[in-house]
Amino acid sequence: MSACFHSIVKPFPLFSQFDSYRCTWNPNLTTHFSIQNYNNNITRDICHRRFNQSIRILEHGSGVLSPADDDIEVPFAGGVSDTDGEVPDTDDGVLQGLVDVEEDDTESALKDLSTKRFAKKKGNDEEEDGEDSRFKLQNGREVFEEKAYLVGVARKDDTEELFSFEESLKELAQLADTAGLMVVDSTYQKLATPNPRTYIGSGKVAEIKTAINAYGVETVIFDDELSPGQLRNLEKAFGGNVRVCDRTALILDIFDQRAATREAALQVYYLFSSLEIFSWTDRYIITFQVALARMEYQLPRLTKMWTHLERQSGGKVKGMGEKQIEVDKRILRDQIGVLRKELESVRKHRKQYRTRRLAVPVPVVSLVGYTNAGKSTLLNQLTGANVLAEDRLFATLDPTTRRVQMKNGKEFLLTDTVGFIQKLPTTLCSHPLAEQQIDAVEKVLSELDASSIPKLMVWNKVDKAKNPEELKLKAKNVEDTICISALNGSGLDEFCNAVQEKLKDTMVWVEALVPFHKGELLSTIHQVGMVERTEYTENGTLVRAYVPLRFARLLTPMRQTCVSQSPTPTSSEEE
Ligand SMILES: Nc1nc2c(ncn2[C@@H]2O[C@H](COP(=O)(O)OP(=O)(O)OP(=O)(O)O)[C@@H](O)[C@H]2O)c(=O)[nH]1
Ligand SMILES: [Mg+2]
Repeated sequence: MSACFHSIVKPFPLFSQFDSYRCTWNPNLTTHFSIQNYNNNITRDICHRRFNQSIRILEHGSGVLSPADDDIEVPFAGGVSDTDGEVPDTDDGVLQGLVDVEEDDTESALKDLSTKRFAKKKGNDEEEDGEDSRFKLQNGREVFEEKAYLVGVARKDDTEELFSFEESLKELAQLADTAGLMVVDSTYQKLATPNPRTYIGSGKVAEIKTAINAYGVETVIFDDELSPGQLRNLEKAFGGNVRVCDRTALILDIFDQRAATREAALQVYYLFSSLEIFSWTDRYIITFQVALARMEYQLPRLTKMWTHLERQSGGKVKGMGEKQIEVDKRILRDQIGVLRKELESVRKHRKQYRTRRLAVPVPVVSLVGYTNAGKSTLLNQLTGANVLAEDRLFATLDPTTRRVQMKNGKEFLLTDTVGFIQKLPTTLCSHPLAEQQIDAVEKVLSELDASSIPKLMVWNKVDKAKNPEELKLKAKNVEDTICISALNGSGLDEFCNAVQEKLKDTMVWVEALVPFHKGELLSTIHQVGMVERTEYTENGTLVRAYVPLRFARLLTPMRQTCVSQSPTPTSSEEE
């Protein structure tokens, strides 16, 4: 498991035109930077901890849109050895125990995965005339399937982490597969402290080099943070055209391959870059500024980029050298130009968004959770949307919002989001570390300044649980928790009702006399609020309801001077 993590912000996910001439996996065309101090910890939390068991719903307190928008896209804005001697095993009983007990399983699982894939691919290669069969279609682009070798590190302090390095390495294999790489083998090493030059020890470097030659490995992926210096030294040590990257670069590449919109790119930046900004929208802008600043910093320092292994359809493997660097510099300059424009457009958008959300306040509910938890499936079930939902990591990279019309006529907007980056693939309801996962979710949400937003915990895939009834019963005893199956639809009514109840927490109690000629206003109150009573009087309709705060302000002229007590006064009423 990664004990020390660095974030790498890739400039190019922001540029759609980039895709037109770059089509392969290219993790090293990145700007490396370390998120410092507390940001690093926060990012580690997001990236290292697992969220897959729960889908979180959180209401964007300020995220309200005009219901006039029908189709709303809301920018939310192997071989295993441990013989390098970095840690004497006997010194670390816990770690030793962990490895002793689990390494066989992990090792064989990983070997299984890689060997099967490799054997399959190898067989295919032979059948289909070697290298050409390694081109494959991915997300509409033809990519060259490189051979990847994975490296994990068991750190002494892993014992304090919630999740083990073995699980992390398994997930890395999944990520590599998602990125279109062919995992041929993997290894790990136990370390007390990383080697400052090469992260792993020299013996392990030599072992990997042997594997590289044996398998014809093109990419070595580390499950841990590597400094730019370590990356360079490892590349030198491995020699030839072998590229070295780490988990973050891999994840960013998946996002880059799959993200179709600027909003998705923004989400990537949001997840990976500084979390020091307090409002969601401001965060985007700062992110753009940071990305721009880093790219401008990177330009004169550009020395090497990994474009030499890229192949486009019918193309050839490019050569490395000065020429390539010039090309990369030009690309980066273009990107800086585009980013400046993007920044302007995001600023403009924010202004418009703020104006719009003041108009008619349909509440926005966001689905937040681990990748593969079933967020998109839930959105599809509730709204009839056709968002891609599949059994793979990061199926969704484009935030999508659809209107949910409840049986009682009420509405809210439901936003599907990018799954949290986590270390493990999971099976909901059956994971032994479920409680730790939930704790981790709580922690990260609070660090994201989301603790003040009303939340509802959803345990999805209840149909997969050994004993669904028992689980439902358990959920009933946990506050703000419901069990659903997004797949077969069970519990969805309860879900909607629970959302409505939660939304109430963000509303204020009003009594307003709505003149008869303002019929539209009345229907909006019914649509976005929770009407307790209506009375027809001589001067109009007297409505008693909970409505979103902003909407209450619109009703100010019609509010009754003699306001009766709300049945259950809410704190937000005092805002
Ligand atoms: N058995 C079962 N499978 C489910 C349920 N909900 C979703 N799935 C499956 O889980 C897989 C992932 O579902 P998605 O909806 O794509 O998950 P997601 O949370 O949107 O994932 P990302 O977009 O990667 O973050 C799909 O194969 C779904 O069919 C459920 O309630 N029960
Ligand atoms: Mg999804």
